[in-house]
Amino acid sequence: MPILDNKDLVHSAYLEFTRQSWAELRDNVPLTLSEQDLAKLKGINEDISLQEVVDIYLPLSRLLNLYVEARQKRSTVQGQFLGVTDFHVPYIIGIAGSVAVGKSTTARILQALLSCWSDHPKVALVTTDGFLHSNQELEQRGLMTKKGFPASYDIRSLVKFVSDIKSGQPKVTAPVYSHLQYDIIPDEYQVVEQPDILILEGLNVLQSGMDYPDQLHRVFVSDFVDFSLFVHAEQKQLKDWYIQRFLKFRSGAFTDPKAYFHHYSNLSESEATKTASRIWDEINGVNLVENISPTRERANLILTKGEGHQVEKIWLRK
Ligand SMILES: Nc1ncnc2c1ncn2[C@@H]1O[C@H](COP(=O)(O)OP(=O)(O)O)[C@@H](O)[C@H]1O
Ligand SMILES: CC(C)(COP(=O)(O)O)[C@@H](O)C(=O)NCCC(=O)O
Repeated sequence: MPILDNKDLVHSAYLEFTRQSWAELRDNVPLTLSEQDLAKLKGINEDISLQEVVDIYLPLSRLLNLYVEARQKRSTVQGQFLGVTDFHVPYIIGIAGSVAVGKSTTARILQALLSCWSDHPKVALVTTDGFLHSNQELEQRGLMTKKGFPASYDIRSLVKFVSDIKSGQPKVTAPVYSHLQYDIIPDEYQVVEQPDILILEGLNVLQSGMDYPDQLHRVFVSDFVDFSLFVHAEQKQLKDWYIQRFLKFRSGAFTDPKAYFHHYSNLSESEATKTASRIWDEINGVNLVENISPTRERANLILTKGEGHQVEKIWLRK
């Protein structure tokens, strides 16, 4: 699918950067990573290339830092107007994109980098998976093969969650989803306590009311998101990354007898590849085309990845 095929929109709304021109932006301010930072990043995912972090994610963290600073100044002004000192409004960054494009990896890299800046050390990360309906609920609604589609989320609870965070509530909880159990974990919650920044990651963060005709509401997640990022790659590439991740799970997480897909660990490599390919074609690929890709041009920034998860193009909304 061509990216940004609406030429008018491209020329009027976005600035386009090649990998090289983007990487050069980090030269304006010297940015370095300590040994400790590097270890933290390798801990997130050992496949992450450090060159990628330096060329793409450091300039991005610098840009985000400037945006957050500007927002914090605005909050101070708002506080002055209201006669309130220490007026605290968390900054929300949304990360959207297909299943397996690398949303959660991108989110964790940004969390690690942004928490290094002294003005906003408290960076929370929440994934919207936690707002999926439980398997029991999905089964009742006949939606077990639609996981990740708009109808599979309790979107009202998700909107309430971001609204509570933005309104500065001292403790906000989010339900937790387990990829291992392939379900919501009953009675387990993630507590978010007034972060400086919240990174909200999920394939649905840029979706709007049109995507949820059966759950009519007027306020969307994106109304609370200060900066949104869409991670894009060609579908053929995405399917390949999905299959590779599935094969990794098959020889790793799925070997746990508690895993929902434990039976997949007994599959041969070619059977597992066929199974993952079918899940992609029937569920995740369809969701990408119908519900995720159409939200791409709502993002403030689009990262286009090629082979090996290398970011090749960056589009920044003016
Ligand atoms: N920057 C990256 N470099 C190398 N591998 C990556 C990178 N980002 C993601 N991956 C790999 O791609 C797969 C999908 O990434 P993940 O973050 O789980 O995607 P998502 O959260 O979008 O489903 C995983 O196997 C992950 O290890
Ligand atoms: C739970 C998910 C919708 C979320 O996607 P992710 O966080 O991996 O981008 C997805 O991983 C999923 O389970 N999709 C349904 C089909 C499948 O891949 O098993």
